[in-house]
Amino acid sequence: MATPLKAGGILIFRRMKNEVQYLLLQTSYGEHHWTPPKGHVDPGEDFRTAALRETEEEAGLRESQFRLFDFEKCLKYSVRGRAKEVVYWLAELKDPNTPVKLSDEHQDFKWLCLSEACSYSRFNDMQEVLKDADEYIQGRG
Ligand SMILES: Nc1ncnc2c1ncn2[C@@H]1O[C@H](COP(=O)(O)OP(=O)(O)OP(=O)(O)OP(=O)(O)OC[C@H]2O[C@@H](n3cnc4c(N)ncnc43)[C@H](O)[C@@H]2O)[C@@H](O)[C@H]1O
Repeated sequence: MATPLKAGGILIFRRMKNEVQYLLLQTSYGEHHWTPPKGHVDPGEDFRTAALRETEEEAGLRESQFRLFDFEKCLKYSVRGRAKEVVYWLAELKDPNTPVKLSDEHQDFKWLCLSEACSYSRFNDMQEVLKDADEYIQGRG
């Protein structure tokens, strides 16, 4: 059996006027679907290193600009017949006005509240991650 495709990503949120908003990016290819910044784990990398690298490449956000939490979720789904595992971490942008800088891989981004992020994301497992993240954030106050 083929080894699963591996990817890492970061679900980044910011607090804007007391509202928690999640960052989703829209791909410039394929179905133009929306996900948090994420991408394939390169040879020699672990999931977390890939998540941080991809977040910088795809959103222009560096680790020093956000606070990572002890929150980690793994999604498992199939892409064109091949198993894929994506591990997401949760992070808060320290300065909510930090600009997002997209690469060619994405054509748009949005900061969305929980219900909007769930409707943009479409996938049930990603919606569960968003809801779990929201509970985690509310629980921390
Ligand atoms: N259709 C395409 N046309 C041209 N170039 C393409 C392409 N797809 C990928 N590429 C190339 O691949 C590169 C991406 O590399 P990376 O940026 O390194 O990797 P990725 O985010 O993991 O890729 P992808 O967008 O494919 O992943 P996702 O799992 O969201 O999405 C993969 C599939 O899984 C679906 N999916 C996403 N999340 C899901 C979930 N939670 N559950 C079920 N399905 C999900 C998506 O709808 C999508 O169909 C791009 O630079 C581009 O060049």
